[in-house]
Amino acid sequence: MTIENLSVNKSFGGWHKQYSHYSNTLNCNMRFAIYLPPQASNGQKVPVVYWLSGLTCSDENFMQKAGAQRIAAELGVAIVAPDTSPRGDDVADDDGYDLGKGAGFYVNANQAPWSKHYQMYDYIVQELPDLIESTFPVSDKRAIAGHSMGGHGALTIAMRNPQRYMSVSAFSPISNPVNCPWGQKAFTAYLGKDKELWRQHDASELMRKATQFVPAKVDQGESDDFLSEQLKPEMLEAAAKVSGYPLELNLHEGYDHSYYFISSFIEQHLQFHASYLNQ
Ligand SMILES: N[C@@H](CCC(=O)N[C@@H](CS)C(=O)NCC(=O)O)C(=O)O
Repeated sequence: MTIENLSVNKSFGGWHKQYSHYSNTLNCNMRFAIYLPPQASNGQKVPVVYWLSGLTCSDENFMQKAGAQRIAAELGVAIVAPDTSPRGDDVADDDGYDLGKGAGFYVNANQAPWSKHYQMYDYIVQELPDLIESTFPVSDKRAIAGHSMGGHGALTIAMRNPQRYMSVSAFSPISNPVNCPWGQKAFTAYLGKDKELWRQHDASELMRKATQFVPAKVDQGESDDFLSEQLKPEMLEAAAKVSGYPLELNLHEGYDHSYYFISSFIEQHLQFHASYLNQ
């Protein structure tokens, strides 16, 4: 597989790079960003934190706004930020910001017109890590993290693949998509009417039934405008109590849904992941 380098920027002794590649899973060209810490230039294979962004985002939001590079450089972890949906002129879209391009929801669509390209689950779980691990000086030690729609993606992907991830974290995740407007709209479009299939992509449902545990950390701002209607972290907390899931959930007074919140706590998240990845 060929990949094309689009940009290179030195950052905290390491390198931020953007690439484009053709995805066989998504049937289109995709862009991703990678931050390689200084340790990766010294012949060391570093572990990777995969970051899944939220609605309307690309590979750029997190890398430009979260301020993660300094601490990733200190900890010796790489960060990979994929895009949030398939892209291109022939990719189906919707007028709303919460469906279609920029809103892939990290599931494999089985409904027309979405199923031709919207296979984000397989892309994130398999194709992208295969590409990253065969191209860059990284190990197969993986963690996964994300924000909002990406928090939903990170939690569900980690819980469905506990053997592939050492830790998972989320900021302001859509915790119970089967019971909120964002999730119901996206799951109806991408997955159709089969509610059992919906539940297989619902973090609270998966956490309630979990028997294998990927350590999880979730942070949520109490002044987040989406908190009660869309995010519902209390459902995740209740689910964790049922299964005994190792969930660390922290609520933060005054913080909202933005990257100002993420940048305030990203250091703690990366330290959480490094404590497992660097064991
Ligand atoms: N009001 C927002 C809703 C989408 C939103 O808040 N997106 C979050 C993720 S759910 C985000 O990270 N936006 C991009 C950014 O802040 O850089 C919009 O219409 O753009």
